[in-house]
Amino acid sequence: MSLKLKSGFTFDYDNLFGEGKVTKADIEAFSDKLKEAHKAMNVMRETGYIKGHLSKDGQPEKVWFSQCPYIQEGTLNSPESMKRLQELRESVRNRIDVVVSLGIGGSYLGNKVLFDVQCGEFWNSKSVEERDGYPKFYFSGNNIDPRRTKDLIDNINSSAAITKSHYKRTYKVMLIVISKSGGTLDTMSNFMVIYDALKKNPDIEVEIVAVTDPNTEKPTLLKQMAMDHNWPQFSVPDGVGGRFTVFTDVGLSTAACIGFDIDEFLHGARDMDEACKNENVWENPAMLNAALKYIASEKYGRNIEVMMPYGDYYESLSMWYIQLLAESLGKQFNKEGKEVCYGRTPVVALGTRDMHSQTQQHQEGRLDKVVQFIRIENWDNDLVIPNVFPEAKKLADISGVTMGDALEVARQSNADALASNKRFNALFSLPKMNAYYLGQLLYMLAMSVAYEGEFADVDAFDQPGVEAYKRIMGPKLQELKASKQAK
Ligand SMILES: O=P(O)(O)OC[C@H]1O[C@](O)(CO)[C@@H](O)[C@@H]1O
Repeated sequence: MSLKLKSGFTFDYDNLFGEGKVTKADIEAFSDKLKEAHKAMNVMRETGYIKGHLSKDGQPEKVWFSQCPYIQEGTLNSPESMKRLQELRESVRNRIDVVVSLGIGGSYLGNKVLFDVQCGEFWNSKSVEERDGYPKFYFSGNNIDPRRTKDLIDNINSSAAITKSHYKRTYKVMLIVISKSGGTLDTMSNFMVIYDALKKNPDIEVEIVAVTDPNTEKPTLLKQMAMDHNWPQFSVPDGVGGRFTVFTDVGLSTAACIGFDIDEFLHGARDMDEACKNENVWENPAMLNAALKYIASEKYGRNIEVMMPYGDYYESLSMWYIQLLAESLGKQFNKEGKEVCYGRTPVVALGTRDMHSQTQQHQEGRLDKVVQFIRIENWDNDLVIPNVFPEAKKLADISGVTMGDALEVARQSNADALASNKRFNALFSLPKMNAYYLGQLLYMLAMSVAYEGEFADVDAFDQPGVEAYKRIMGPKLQELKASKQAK
C-alpha cells in the first residue's frame, strides 16, 4: 500500500500495515486522536499556538515552523528576506574563496544536508569554474575537536599561500556563525580559535556574518557582537526551534553560498504542507507516517526507528532526522506533567553500507525496530556496470544493469527479507533528488514529529533535557580555568 502525491513523492507502507503489523482496526480505533491532532495542527498553522508548549524560560511560546514554506510579506520568509539571501549569494559568488559555516545541532545538521545534496564529497577539490564561481565550503563548530580545527586552519592557510604566490592577492574567507542562543560553547570556541588564527595571517581577509535570534531588547551574545562590530546579520526567527530551522535563514544561508535552489526547496515544502493539511489520514503523509510509527511503538513495541537512506550523500539526512526525532519526542513528562518517558530511539543507517553491519541486528535482533528507507528513483548520470571480466561469471552476471538499479535491488531485497521475518519497515521514495523533493521530504518529517507530539501528548517543540549537562558543564569549565590560572 502506498500514498503517492501528485509530485510523485511516495510513502510506501506495505511492510508496516496489514495482518501482523499495524492494522486497519488500529487506525480506526485511533480516529479520535487523529481528528484532535489534525485540529491542533490547523490551530498551530493559523495562530502558532501549541497546547502546553513553553520556552526555555518557562513562558508560553508560539510555534511557527509551518509558516516557513510560504514567502509572504510580514512572515518569516518574506520577499525582503529572500532578497537578502540573494544578495548574500551575489556577494560570495566570484568574490569569496572559502566559507566556513560554524554551528551545531539545528544550526548545522540541515545545512550539511543541503551541502551534501548540492555539492557531494569533492566540492572543495573542484576548480572555481567547476563550482560555478561559488566558494569552497567547510563546516566547523559541530564538535570541540582540536585536531580537526587545526587541520581546517592549516588547510585555509595553505590555500591562502598558494593564492598569494600564484595570483598576488589576498585570500577571502567568510565565517558564517550560526547560533540561535548566540553563545553555544562548541560553535563559539571554534569561531574564536579560527578567527584568531586567520586574522593573524596577512594573506587572508576575514569577513564575519552572524545568524542568530534577531531580538534587540535582550540580544544574544552573538547578536550583541554583530551589532558592535557591524557584521551582516541573518535571523534564527522566534518560534522556530533549532531542529526546524533548515527552512529559515539558518539553512538558507548555506543554500545561498553553494547555488542551491531556495525557491524550489520552499516550493517542495509548500506542496507538502498542502498535502499535510488533508484531514483524511490516508492522504496526509505526515499524519499517516506519525500514526503508523506511534502505534507500531506503543502497541507493538517497535520503539526504535532506523533511518536508512540509500546513497552515500544522504547519511547527513539521516543525522538531521536523528536530532529532529530525539529532541522532539524524547520526553520524560507529558503535557499534563505526568511522567511518561516517551520517545522512539532514532538510529542512523545507510544503504548499502550498513547492510554489511547493522542488518544482522535488524533481521534477527529484538523485535523493537521500524526500518525507514529512503530511495531515489532516478539518478542523474547513472552508471552502467560494464562487463570488464567476461570470464568471471559472478562479475559478468552483475554487469549490464546500472548502479542505481543495483542499489534499488539491494534495498528491495533488504525490505523483503525484513518483512518476511516480522520486521516492520517502510519507504519514502523520491522521483529524483533535487531541491524540490528534498523540501518535500524534510518538511514532511518535521510535520510528522509535530503530529506525533500530539498523539503522545508531549511537547514536540522544547528540549529541556539538554539543559541538564549544560548546567554541570558551565561551572566545570570555570573550575578548570581557575585551577589552571592558579598553577
Ligand atoms: O543554535 P544554538 O543555540 O547554538 O543551539 C544549537 C543546538 O543546541 C541545542 O540547543 C541542544 O543543545 C539544539 O536544540 C540546538 O539546535
